[in-house]
Amino acid sequence: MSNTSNDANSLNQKMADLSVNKSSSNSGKKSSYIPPHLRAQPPTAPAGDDSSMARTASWGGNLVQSQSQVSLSTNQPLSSGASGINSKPRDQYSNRGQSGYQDNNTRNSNNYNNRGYRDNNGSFENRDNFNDNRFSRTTTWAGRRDDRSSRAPRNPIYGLWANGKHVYAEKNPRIESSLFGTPEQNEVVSTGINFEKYDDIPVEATGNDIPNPITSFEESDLEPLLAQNIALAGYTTPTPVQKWSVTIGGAGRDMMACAQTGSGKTGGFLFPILNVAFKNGPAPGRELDTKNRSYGGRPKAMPIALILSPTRELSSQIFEESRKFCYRSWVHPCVVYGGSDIGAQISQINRGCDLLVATPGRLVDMIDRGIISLKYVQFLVLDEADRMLDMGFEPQIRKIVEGEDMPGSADRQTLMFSATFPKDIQHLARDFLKDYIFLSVGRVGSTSENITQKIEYVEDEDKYSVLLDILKSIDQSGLTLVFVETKRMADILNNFLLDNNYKSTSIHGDRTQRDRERALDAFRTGRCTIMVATAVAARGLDIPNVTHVINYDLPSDIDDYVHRIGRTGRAGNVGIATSFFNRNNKNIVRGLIDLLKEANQEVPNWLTFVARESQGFGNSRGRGRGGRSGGSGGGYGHGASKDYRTNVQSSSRQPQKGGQYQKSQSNSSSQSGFGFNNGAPPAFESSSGSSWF
Ligand SMILES: Nc1ncnc2c1ncn2[C@@H]1O[C@H](COP(=O)(O)OP(=O)(O)OP(=O)(O)O)[C@@H](O)[C@H]1O
Repeated sequence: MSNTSNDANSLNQKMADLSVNKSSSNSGKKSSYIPPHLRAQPPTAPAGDDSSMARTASWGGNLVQSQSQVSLSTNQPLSSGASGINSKPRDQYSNRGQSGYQDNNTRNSNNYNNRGYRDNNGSFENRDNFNDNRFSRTTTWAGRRDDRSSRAPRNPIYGLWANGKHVYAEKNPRIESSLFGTPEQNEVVSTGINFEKYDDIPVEATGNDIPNPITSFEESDLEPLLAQNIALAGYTTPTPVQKWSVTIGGAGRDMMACAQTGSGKTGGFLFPILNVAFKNGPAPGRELDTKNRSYGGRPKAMPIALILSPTRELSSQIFEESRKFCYRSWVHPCVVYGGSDIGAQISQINRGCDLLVATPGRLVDMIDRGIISLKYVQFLVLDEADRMLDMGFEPQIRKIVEGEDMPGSADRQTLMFSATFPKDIQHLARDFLKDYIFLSVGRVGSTSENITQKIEYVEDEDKYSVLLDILKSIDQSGLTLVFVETKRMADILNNFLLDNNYKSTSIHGDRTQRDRERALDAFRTGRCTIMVATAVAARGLDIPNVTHVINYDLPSDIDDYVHRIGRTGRAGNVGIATSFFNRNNKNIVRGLIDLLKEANQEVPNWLTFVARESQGFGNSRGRGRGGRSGGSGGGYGHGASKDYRTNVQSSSRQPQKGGQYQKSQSNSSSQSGFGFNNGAPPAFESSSGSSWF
C-alpha cells in the first residue's frame, strides 16, 4: 500500500473515531483541552442566574440591556456598555488565558514531537503567545442571546434582531483592532501586487437565469453593516468569485463555485449569506421554537447557516473570518470540531448560534445529543467538498443534509466551494443542489500565476541535502511550508531540520489537537519559520507570508498538488512552489505539465521526456484517486468549464480589464539549480534518448 493510502486510511480512521458516540467526552474521560476560540473564558452559568451576572460584571463583560430597554430604531447602535470592558486591565485577561495553558503535561510522549517542540513547547513564550488576541476571544464569552434571558449578559461584539429590525451593537475600537488588526498590521498583511490581476481571469457561469455580478463593493446592494465590516477588513475590491456570489446568493440561487486557491472563496460564501441574513433577520417563529424545543433545560441551537469544512483548522479559520464580518450584527457565529472539549463547545453554542461552522463528525455528534437542530437552516455551505469526500465524510454529510431536520434543497440555499471539483462531487451536487449556477473562475483546478512553480528531479536519498540547499538559498524572512506524504516522515523531517538549527515545527493527524494548534500558531506568528506538514494542512489554510511551499514528497493526486502549492501566492501576493520529482511521481507527470503550461510556468525538458516515456505505461494524469473517474481536470482544455450537466445556459465573461498577465519581477526570479544535476534526472542528462524509469 502506498504512503498516501496509509496516511489517508489512518486519517479516515481518525475521522471515523470522531463520529457518533465516539467523541472524547463519550469515552468517559473529560478532555482538558480547550480550543483557541474558547480559551480564557469563564464557565457558563445557567441563563438568568444572578451569580452569572456577578461573575460577568467582575470579569468585565457587559451587563445586558433587556430587550424592552433596547432602542429599536433600525441600524441604531446598541449601547453595549463597553466601558466595562475597556476599563479591565489587559493582563487579567491574559491570566485567564494562561491558566488555560498551564496544563502542559499532555505533551506527546512521541519523541519526535517533543523534539519538534523543544524550542517553544511549554515555554513562557508559548503560553504568552496564546494570550495574544485573547481579548477578542474572551469577549465571545459574554454573549448570550436576548431571546434566551432578559437578564443575561450581552456580548459586546454582537447586536440583535428585534421587532423586525436589525439593531447593531455599538462600535468598540478595542474589539475592532482585535478582530481586524491595527492599520499597521493591515499594511503588513495586505493584498499583493497582483491582486488586480484577478480581474483578468476569465469567468464562466453556467446555469439558468444567471444574475449579473457586482462591479464593486460600493455599487453593490450590500447591507450597510456588512459593507462597513468588509471595509474594516481592508477589502476594497471584490475578487471575481465574490463579485458573482453576492448576486447569485442574493437572488436566492444555489451555486457551485470553483476558483483558484487564495482568491477569496471564504468571503465568496460569507458575503451573500450575511447580506441576506442582515437584511431579513431570522425566519419568523425561530426564536419561539428555539425556546420551546430544549435539551437539558436549555433552548436548542437552531442556526440559520451551516458551513461544513473538512478539517478542524479550516473550520476554526472560517469561524475567525466570520467573526469579522458578523461584528456588531445579530448573527452569532460559532464553531464545532473534533479533538477538543465538547463541553466547552456546547457552552459556546448555548450563548448563541446563528451561523455554525463545523466538521461533519462533531456536528453529527451534537445533533445526536439533541443540542443542535437544523430545522431553520436557510444556507448550507460545503467548503472543500471534494476533500470531505476523500476523507470519507460522505455518510456523515448525507446524514446531516438528508437524514435530519434540515429543510430540503427547495427550501434552503446550498453553496459548494473549492478550487478543484472532480466529477464525483458534481454527483453529490445533483442530490443537494437545485437548479444551481456553476461558476468557474479560470479553468477548474488551475493554479494561480502568482505562484512560480519549480520542478526539481531529486532522488529520495538526495532529498535531505537538496532541501538544506534550498533553505540556505531562500530569504528566511518568509515562511516555508514543507509537505510530506506520511505523518512519520513529517516527524522525521522536522527533527532533521531542528538538528540543522532551523526553527521548524510539524503538523499532522497523529498530533493532539492542542499540538496541532500550537504548531500552526508558532508558524503563523513566525516563531517557527518552517512547518513540515501532511495533507492536513493542504486545504484552505490562509497563513500570510508563506513565501515558499516545498513538496518534499509530491502527492499522488494532482488536485492535492493544486491545493498544497496554493498555500502561497494568496490574495495577489507572489510565492514560490518547489517540488521534488522522481520516478515515484510519474503518475502525475502529465497533469503536472498541463498545469505548468497553463500557468505560464517553465516546463523542464526532462519532465516532457518523462511524460513521453510514461505514456507507454498506460499512465494516468494523476486523477481518479479513491475510485474517482474523470478527475477535476478532465481533458485539461484551457478555460474549459467542468459543469457536467447538459442543457444549461452558459454565460462567459472575459476579463473586465484587458491586458495580458505578466509575471512580476519577483515572481519570475529564478531559483532553479537547487537540485541534483541542475534539476534534471541523471539518465536524461547523460543520455537524452535513454529510458530512465
Ligand atoms: N476582496 C478581498 N480583498 C482583499 N483581500 C481579500 C479579499 N478577499 C479575500 N481576501 C484575502 O485573501 C486571502 C485568501 O482568501 P481565502 O482564504 O478566502 O481564499 P480561498 O479562495 O478560500 O483559498 P483556498 O482555495 O486556499 O481555500 C485571505 O487572506 C483573505 O483575507
